[in-house]
Amino acid sequence: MADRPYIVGNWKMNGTRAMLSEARAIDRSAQRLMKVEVALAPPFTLIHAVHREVEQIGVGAQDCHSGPDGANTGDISAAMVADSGAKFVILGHSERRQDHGESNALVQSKINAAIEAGLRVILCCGETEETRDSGDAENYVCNQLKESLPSDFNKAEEALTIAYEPIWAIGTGRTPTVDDIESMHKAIRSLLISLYGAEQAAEVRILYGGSVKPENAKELLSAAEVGGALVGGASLTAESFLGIVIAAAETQDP
Ligand SMILES: O=C[C@H](O)COP(=O)(O)O
Repeated sequence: MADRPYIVGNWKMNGTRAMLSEARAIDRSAQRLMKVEVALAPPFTLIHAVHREVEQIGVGAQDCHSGPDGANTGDISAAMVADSGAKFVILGHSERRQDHGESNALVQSKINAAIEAGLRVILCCGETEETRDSGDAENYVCNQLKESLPSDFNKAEEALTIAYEPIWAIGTGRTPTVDDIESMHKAIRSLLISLYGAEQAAEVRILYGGSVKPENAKELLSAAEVGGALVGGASLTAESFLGIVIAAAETQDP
C-alpha cells in the first residue's frame, strides 16, 4: 500500500474521551476515501479507546521506551503500545528531541524496540531555522537520519516511514517552499538508496510535516517524493483533518 498517500494525525498532548467523536467521524469518512491511508496518533490514554471506536483508520502512539520492561516510572514499552491496540509509533519527533533531550542514539534504540514489538515506525527528522538559514539543512537532516535509522533495515523495511518536519514550520503557519521540500525529500531518498539500495529504499514513504492545513495540503502533497503528511494542529478536528485527507485523495485523481 506504499503507493497511497499516508495522512497521519498527531494529536500530541491533546484529547480526552470527549474527542472520541472526532476519531469516529474521521474513521467514517475515511472509509469512503480508499485512495488514502489514514491514521491517528492520540495520547497514550486514548489509544485503546480510539482503537475500539474505529474500523478503517490506523491507530498509533507518539513515543515508546527503548527497553522491554522494568523500573521506568511513567514510561511505556513498545510491547505495551502494541498491546493497547496501536499498530505504529511516532519516534524522534522534534518535541521529544528538544523537550526530553532525545539523542539520535536513543531514537535508534526506540526504533529497534518498536520493530521488535511488531510496530510500524514513523521516524521524524528536521532542522532548526538557524540550520536552514546556514544552508546546511540537507546535510544536517541526512546525518540525523543516518544516526537514527534502525540498526537492521532488513527487519524494518516494510515497517518504516520517515517524516521530514522542519522545526520552524511546526505549529507556526509557515511552510518551506515546494522546491525546498522536494529537494530535502530527494536528499533523504538518495540517502536511503545509498544505504539500502534502490529497491529497498523505494519501500520507505517520506511524509512532510509542519503547518499542513486543508488550504495548502494539495500543493504540498503534490510535491515530488512527498508520500503523505504528518499533521499536528489540523488533525484535532474531523473537519480540518478530513479536508487534508480529501486533498490527498485529489492528488490521486487521474
Ligand atoms: O507531528 C506533527 C507536526 O509536528 C506538525 O505539527 P503542525 O501540523 O501543528 O505544524
